[in-house]
Amino acid sequence: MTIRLLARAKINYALEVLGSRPDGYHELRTVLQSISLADEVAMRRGGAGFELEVEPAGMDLGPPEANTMRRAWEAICGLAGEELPVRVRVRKRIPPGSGLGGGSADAAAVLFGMNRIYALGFLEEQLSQAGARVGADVPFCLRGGTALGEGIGDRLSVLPAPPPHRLVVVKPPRGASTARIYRDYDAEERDGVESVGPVIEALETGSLNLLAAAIENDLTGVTVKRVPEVGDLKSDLLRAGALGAEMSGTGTAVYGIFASGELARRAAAAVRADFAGVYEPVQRGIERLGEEIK
Ligand SMILES: C[C@](O)(CO)[C@H](O)COP(=O)(O)OP(=O)(O)OC[C@H]1O[C@@H](n2ccc(N)nc2=O)[C@H](O)[C@@H]1O
Ligand SMILES: Nc1ncnc2c1ncn2[C@@H]1O[C@H](COP(=O)(O)OP(=O)(O)OP(=O)(O)O)[C@@H](O)[C@H]1O
Repeated sequence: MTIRLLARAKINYALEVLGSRPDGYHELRTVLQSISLADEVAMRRGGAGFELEVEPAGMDLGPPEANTMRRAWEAICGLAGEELPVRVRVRKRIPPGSGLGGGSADAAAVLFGMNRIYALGFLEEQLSQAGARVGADVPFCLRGGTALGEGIGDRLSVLPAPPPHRLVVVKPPRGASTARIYRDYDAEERDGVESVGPVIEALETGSLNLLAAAIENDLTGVTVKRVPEVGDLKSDLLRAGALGAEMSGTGTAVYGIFASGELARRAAAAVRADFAGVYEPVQRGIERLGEEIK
């Protein structure tokens, strides 16, 4: 059996770092949103253990044993109590090291796909628990939509969907390591601002202007110190007419909020960036493109 899935990227409309924990992770409050940017993941039963083909070929996703898809596969085989061979092909569209949750989205797709192609019958909650050990964003990527993330970002509550809008997502050539940005944050004077409350209020009222004014990320300052282009891209988006602009996650991707596709397309063309595209919020994390029984 073969399955083809879309694994959606995420952005953070708000991110507050509350403090660090003894295990090195950080307590957060964050508002997460799935967006239409996605990797494509095809999975087929068979092969020798876990086989992965990445497109475009030669794209650097780090050491194979640390790949989030392999770790997700190991996690679900652990749950199932047996090694279930699979061939996976991923077409990467979500830029790595961008704070758009690409690795977590791929891991969520592998959990979802394995559950289907082997008819394992695990509940989303079980997949989610296994996924949280692979990456803090995996439970959100499995569920998708709009959510408040607490704990390390993996304790989720559903929030109202935002009013329709377009997102221009841009990224400079340099990425940022999630762990390094959190370490930098610890070494800094902290001046976090309350952003989750205002973003939730904006979602509840359904006002795009309020949402755009409320977006905020406690980690932007530390990432900008390391990668100043992030600050430049934020200003560029605002100059190009964004109602609001902010960095996603630990960066280095930045998104701008626009009321219409036309305005967004013009801004995306005007901003000079390594990666630039127009996307929109979506209500699912994993989308099924097709399934074949063979
Ligand atoms: C920035 C966010 O994307 C917000 O949505 C997430 O906090 C990051 O999630 P993620 O990439 O899935 O993160 P993981 O792969 O679980 O963690 C990578 C590293 O980031 C740091 N990390 C991550 C999440 C968190 N709440 N606190 C942390 O300090 C830890 O050093 C960890 O070893
Ligand atoms: N399936 C994968 N896709 C992308 N990167 C992966 C994957 N598996 C492991 N990695 C490694 O993880 C690093 C971070 O990739 P990822 O795309 O998840 O970053 P990110 O968008 O910053 O994540 P987040 O928003 O969750 O912090 C990559 O540079 C790569 O070395």
